[in-house]
Formats: sequence, C-alpha cells, structure tokens
Amino acid sequence: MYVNTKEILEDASKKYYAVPAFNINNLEFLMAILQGAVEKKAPIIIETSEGAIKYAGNGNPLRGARFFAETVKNYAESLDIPVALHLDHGKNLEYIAAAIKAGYSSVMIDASHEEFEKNLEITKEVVKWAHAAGVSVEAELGQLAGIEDNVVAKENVLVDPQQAKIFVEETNVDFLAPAIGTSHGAFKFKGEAKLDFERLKRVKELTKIPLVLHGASSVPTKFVELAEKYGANLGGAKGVPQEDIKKCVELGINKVNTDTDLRIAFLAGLRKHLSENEKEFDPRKYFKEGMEFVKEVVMERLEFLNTAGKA
Ligand SMILES: O=C(COP(=O)(O)O)NO
Ligand SMILES: [Ca+2]
Ligand code: NA
Ligand SMILES: [Zn+2]
Repeated sequence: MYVNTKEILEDASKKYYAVPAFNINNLEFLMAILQGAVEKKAPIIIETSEGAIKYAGNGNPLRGARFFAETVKNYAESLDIPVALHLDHGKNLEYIAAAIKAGYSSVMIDASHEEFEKNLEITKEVVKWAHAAGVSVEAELGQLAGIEDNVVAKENVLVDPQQAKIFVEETNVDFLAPAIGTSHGAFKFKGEAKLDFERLKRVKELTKIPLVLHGASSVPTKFVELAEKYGANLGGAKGVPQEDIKKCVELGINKVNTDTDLRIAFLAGLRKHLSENEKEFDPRKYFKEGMEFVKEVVMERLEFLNTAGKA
C-alpha cells in the first residue's frame, strides 16, 4: 500500500530501527527494490532527486514527478507492504511544488547551504505548504562534503544540536537530516571514516523526531571488484563501514539514504552480463543481472537495518 513517509518513520523512531531510502532514476531499479522489500516483508522508501525527475520528465518537473508518483503508486497499491515516495534533496521550489502536486508522500527541502535563519525560514514555508497537502517534510542542518547534486559543499559543517532543537520547534518539520560527517558518492573519506556519534545522540535527545542519515552507502567491495573485473574504474571507492551505520541506528537514525551502493551493484551486473553475452540485445535480458545484484544489496540492507519483517 502507498503510505505517507511519516507513518513509516514514526514507527521506526519509536522502535529504534531504520528504513532504507533507495534512490531511483528508472523502472529497473524500482522493480528490483520492490522485489527485495516484498521478499523481506519490509516497509520501503523510494526516493528521487531533482536530477531523476528532470531525467524522467525530459526537463519538465511536473511530467517527471508524475511519472514516478503514478508508477510507484500503481505498484504500491498491488503490494501488501507500506511503500512511500520521497523527493530527495529538494532545492528548487518548482520541483518541490511538482512533487507535492504529483502526490509524493514526502519532500526534502535542503536549504542547509544557507545561513541558519534563512534555512529555517525556507523550511517553515515548505512545511506549511506541504502539510496543507498532507505531505510530510524532511530538512537538513549542517553540510555534507562532496557533491550534493548541484551544490558543491566545500567541507563538512557538522550540525549544532542546540540549533537543531530550535529548528525543529520553529519549523514543525517531520524528520531531520543532521550532518555528522558523511558525504555523498563513492569516495567518502580521505582517511578513516569518522562520524560524530556524540553529536547525533544529542540531536536525538533534543529533537525526538525521526532522523535521516545521508551519504550512507557502504560501497560493498564485492561489487566494486566485480565491476572493475569487467572494465570499470572505481579506484579508491570507500563507503561508511556497516558497524558505523549500526551505531547510528542505535543512536536514533531512522531513514538511511542509499544511492551509490545500488548504482555500483547494477553497474557490476550490467558489465558482467554484457561481456558474457555478446549476442544479447534484449534489454529485459541484459538488465536482469544488474537488477538481481541491486535486489541482493536491498535485501541485505533491509536485514541489516532490522527493517525486515516490519511491514
Ligand atoms: O544521501 C544520499 C545517498 O548517499 P550515498 O551516495 O552514500 O548512497 N542521498 O540523498
Ligand atoms: Ca544540503
Ligand atoms: Na532525503
Ligand atoms: Zn543525500
């Protein structure tokens, strides 16, 4: 069934487990993710960036948002697990409006590159707007290093727990993404992975709402090596160690944004299949192995986060 993201995350927050939010750009990833969630009897959050909406709508935000909202709703209504659709890293108000209009379960307003007061003002506006349409809202405090779609954040600016308390009270936002040291993409840490667990603990104590971990891909060596065996060049890829993710969930993270892990798994399967089946030209066949690897990563993460069996 198609549900509001808040429903899924409030249960997770109460019982201290987490739900992965998997990014998609096309039908193949959606199908692989849903198959994995059904097999694991788990609630699931599907998310699309503004870039994914631009891609599916060929530049038209409402066309792209409708493509994903109608496709996900259509699948969700035929499944007996809770499925939510979320706009990831909303920055452009046109895209946020399109997602709300198309029927997304929730939207992220990411104004974390702005000054605190400005971020608070913008988020307050979006919350009023979204709540009037029954849509829940995620916001972000602090910055992740690395490329955030179209905003290059210079360095990690970690969340200030006191500011988080004020921010949540003033904006009435439904869930919050506190920057605690992660970053997006496949090359996360220069040296050792270091997340600020103390800071995360304080944010949970002071805000008591569901929290989101961005940049949470672990970059599984197995699929990096397989992709490289068939010609990919992912040298130096490094993700968040699984035990760090587990610690974050124990401290109150409830939504775990995962994009890079699925991209690498799909890439490995596609490269492997194409190089072993030079005569194949049916996309329903040559995408299959990549989809199976995506499903494998999905099921593993659902087990690992204790989402399995919570549907
Ligand atoms: O934060 C993410 C995904 O992060 P990864 O690149 O670690 O999958 N999406 O919003
Ligand atoms: Ca941000
Ligand atoms: Na998000
Ligand atoms: Zn993110």
